[in-house]
Amino acid sequence: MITSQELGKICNFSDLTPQRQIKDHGDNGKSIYLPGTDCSLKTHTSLSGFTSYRVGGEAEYYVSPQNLEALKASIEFAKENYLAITILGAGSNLLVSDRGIPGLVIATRHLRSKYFNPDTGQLTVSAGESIPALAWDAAALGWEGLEWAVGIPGTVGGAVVMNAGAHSSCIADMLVSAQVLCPDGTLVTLTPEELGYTYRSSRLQGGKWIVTQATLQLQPGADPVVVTDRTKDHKKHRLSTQPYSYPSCGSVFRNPQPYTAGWLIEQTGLKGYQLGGAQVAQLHANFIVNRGGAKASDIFSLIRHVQNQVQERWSIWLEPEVKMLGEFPAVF
Ligand SMILES: Cc1cc2nc3c(=O)[nH]c(=O)nc-3n(C[C@H](O)[C@H](O)[C@H](O)COP(=O)(O)OP(=O)(O)OC[C@H]3O[C@@H](n4cnc5c(N)ncnc54)[C@H](O)[C@@H]3O)c2cc1C
Ligand SMILES: NC(=O)C1=CN([C@@H]2O[C@H](COP(=O)(O)OP(=O)(O)OC[C@H]3O[C@@H](n4cnc5c(N)ncnc54)[C@H](OP(=O)(O)O)[C@@H]3O)[C@@H](O)[C@H]2O)C=CC1
Ligand SMILES: C=C(O[C@H]1[C@H](O)[C@@H](CO)O[C@H](OP(=O)(O)OP(=O)(O)OC[C@H]2O[C@@H](n3ccc(=O)[nH]c3=O)[C@H](O)[C@@H]2O)[C@@H]1NC(C)=O)C(=O)O
Repeated sequence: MITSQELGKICNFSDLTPQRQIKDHGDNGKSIYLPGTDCSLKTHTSLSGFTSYRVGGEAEYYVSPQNLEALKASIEFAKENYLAITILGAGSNLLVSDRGIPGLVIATRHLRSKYFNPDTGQLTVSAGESIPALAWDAAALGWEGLEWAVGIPGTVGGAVVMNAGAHSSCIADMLVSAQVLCPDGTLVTLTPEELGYTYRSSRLQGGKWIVTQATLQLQPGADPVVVTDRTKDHKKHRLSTQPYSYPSCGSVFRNPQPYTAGWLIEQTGLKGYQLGGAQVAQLHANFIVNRGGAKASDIFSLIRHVQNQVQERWSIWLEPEVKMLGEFPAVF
């Protein structure tokens, strides 16, 4: 097995070529067949439909491979054409720039497979499987452990990278291992220790590896009705405390212990504050929602406004949980 030290030497996917503007290929929406696969890339693909915020410009090239061979072929295409690679899951924790993303955007949400192993209580899933759907599946089988994941509209890959969590549980608590693809094409199996998990963070956030599969430890043998009821309770609690009727990315900021971002923002008087189509949600102040027609720049400006106001009032700089992709006016 490859060591963590060796892994550190492998370059990032995003380093394959420096950041540059999107090229006008004059071939909008053209398909490019990847030889030896059943997969095609598309040029100039709008990303707004692939993010929960429903904003963002185009990917210069976009592909959503359905298997490892197509994923590897997509990476080869990027290498041959000196394109930077950006990875997308379900796009539920992302703010994509209105100017789009140069290079190749690879969505992993069509990498699908799942296996609940009754002998070990382990669930082995491909990166593209939906985390809330798995929570409902596990509950129906009477397997405990994923009840918290309901209502998180992301994929397994995104959850492993973000260390998604709720109700005092998170992916790191139950991850046995993650399979990742390195830029040199090797597949490596990493333990949670190697992934350096902390609250809503992991070493995977550097863009170094693509998560292809994960194995989670669950506890089989419970009453499916009881587990399903607990899952339903979590969903009900969410729907009453978080705004699900407008597009969002979930919590915009990490909680700055010992405070919560929602409380700080509400106490700063920002609930309901609106810039363009972006608004600090009335129901939960750590959600910025798209009230209709928002641009990524509206959301970005509102994030900055909230940070500045909270800094002024509390001397605390809120760190974003949401990942910014593409070009924005300044670095956080
Ligand atoms: C209504 C709502 C509620 C939410 N509630 C919660 C919550 O309770 N708890 C919580 O933790 N989050 C929550 N979120 C945020 C979000 O759903 C999670 O962070 C989720 O895990 C992101 O998964 P994704 O597949 O959408 O990843 P994306 O948003 O697509 O990507 C997130 C990051 O992971 C990277 N990435 C994605 N897939 C891969 C992969 N296969 N390999 C390598 N890198 C990858 C991306 O490059 C990006 O940096 C919520 C979001 C919404 C919209
Ligand atoms: N505000 C935003 O930006 C966004 C919000 N969302 C919201 O996030 C929420 C995620 O909710 P969540 O329920 O966790 O996931 P979803 O409603 O997305 O459902 C995920 C999967 O679980 C299944 N499922 C849902 N409810 C049950 C149930 N009671 N029993 C068995 N299976 C069930 C669904 O099946 P089936 O398809 O048959 O219903 C689906 O396959 C949704 O309310 C969605 O609208 C999603 C994206 C963006
Ligand atoms: C939605 C996300 O995760 C959520 C996760 O769903 C929930 C449930 O476990 O707990 C975290 O929210 P949270 O800390 O805001 O939890 P909540 O229970 O809603 O609020 C915490 C405290 O803040 C207060 N609060 C919240 C919102 C608000 O507008 N005003 C306010 O004062 C609440 O009264 C409560 O005392 C996660 N957020 C972070 C940044 O850790 C996400 O990461 O995207």
